[in-house]
Amino acid sequence: MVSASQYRTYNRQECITFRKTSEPFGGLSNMAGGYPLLVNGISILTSEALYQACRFPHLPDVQKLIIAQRSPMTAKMKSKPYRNQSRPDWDKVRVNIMRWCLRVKLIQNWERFGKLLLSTQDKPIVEDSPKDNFWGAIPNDSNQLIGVNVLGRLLMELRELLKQSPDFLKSVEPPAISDLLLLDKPIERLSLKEVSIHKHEINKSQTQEQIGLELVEETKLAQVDDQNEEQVKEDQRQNNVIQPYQEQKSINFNHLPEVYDAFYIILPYLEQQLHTEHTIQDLAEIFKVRPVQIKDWLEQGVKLGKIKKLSKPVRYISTSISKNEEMPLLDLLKSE
Ligand SMILES: Nc1c(N[C@@H]2O[C@H](COP(=O)(O)O)[C@@H](O)[C@H]2O)[nH]c(=O)[nH]c1=O
Repeated sequence: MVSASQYRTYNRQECITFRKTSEPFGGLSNMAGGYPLLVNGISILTSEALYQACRFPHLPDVQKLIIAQRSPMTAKMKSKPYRNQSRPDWDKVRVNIMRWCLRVKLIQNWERFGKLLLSTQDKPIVEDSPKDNFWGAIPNDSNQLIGVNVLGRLLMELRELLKQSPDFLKSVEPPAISDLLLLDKPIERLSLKEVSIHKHEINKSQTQEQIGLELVEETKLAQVDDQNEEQVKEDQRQNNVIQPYQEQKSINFNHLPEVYDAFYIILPYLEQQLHTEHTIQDLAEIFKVRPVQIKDWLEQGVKLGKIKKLSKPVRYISTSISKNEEMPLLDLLKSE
């Protein structure tokens, strides 16, 4: 059950809404074609198919069936008979999985999806749905839409990150969720550079239409994977990557932000890194943003009492290591 406080009322004329993928902002829908994905070297036509496949890490054949569909709606329909076999924690993890799917959609369609997101300026984004007031909001007779609008809120979160910290989005870690498998393999980190290499490789041998239907042959990607692996190792040697997030009870990554300021979006990630002491420079490298940006976020965290500044040399650490508390100012989906 979602608590009543999570529901929002939007005035249609003030919002960017989308219902059909053919509408001007239809590309924001997970059902929209033209935003192909490649995860673990596997081609997936839409974020909807990726999201639905994530229900079934333990049923690779069902994942294959979902991924093989040409239409995102059919992908969703194919998952329906198996819904009661979704991973047992699905309701707890689905928001975070959707957040990750949207990041994958952006990193792999940087120009097209990025442009579309930014063209919504700073208006509320709302999925106009006839019956789903969880992911979207349902219209009423007063030209309003009412719902939790999780998808719209995740898109607004992503838009703010794109505006304020685009570099943060240029690599995508798998979410901190156990058993996140695609066809039996753990989901890998993605980076903008690797994505373009992969796409180049695929385009050489297959049309975009074809890759939607079949799995990319491992051999075609082997050479690229070797290069990527080397690069990842090098990044790790230089401590230059955000390490895969560990599951930690004290941080709820399933939150939805109320305030669409990149600071509040980054804060849980920052706090997680600060379970051990870090300098500004360390954090700038980890998050791939300028040190002044990190300094600004750290100062905000210190003011909120979430981060403690240590001296000689200057280092920072999270104050919530032992308190096991949730973040203030973030609107958490407690019931999720
Ligand atoms: N747009 C749209 C839908 N909504 C989409 O379905 C996804 C959630 O799936 P689930 O959690 O399995 O209910 C999410 O991407 C949401 O935006 N559902 C539809 O049946 N038809 C539609 O036209």
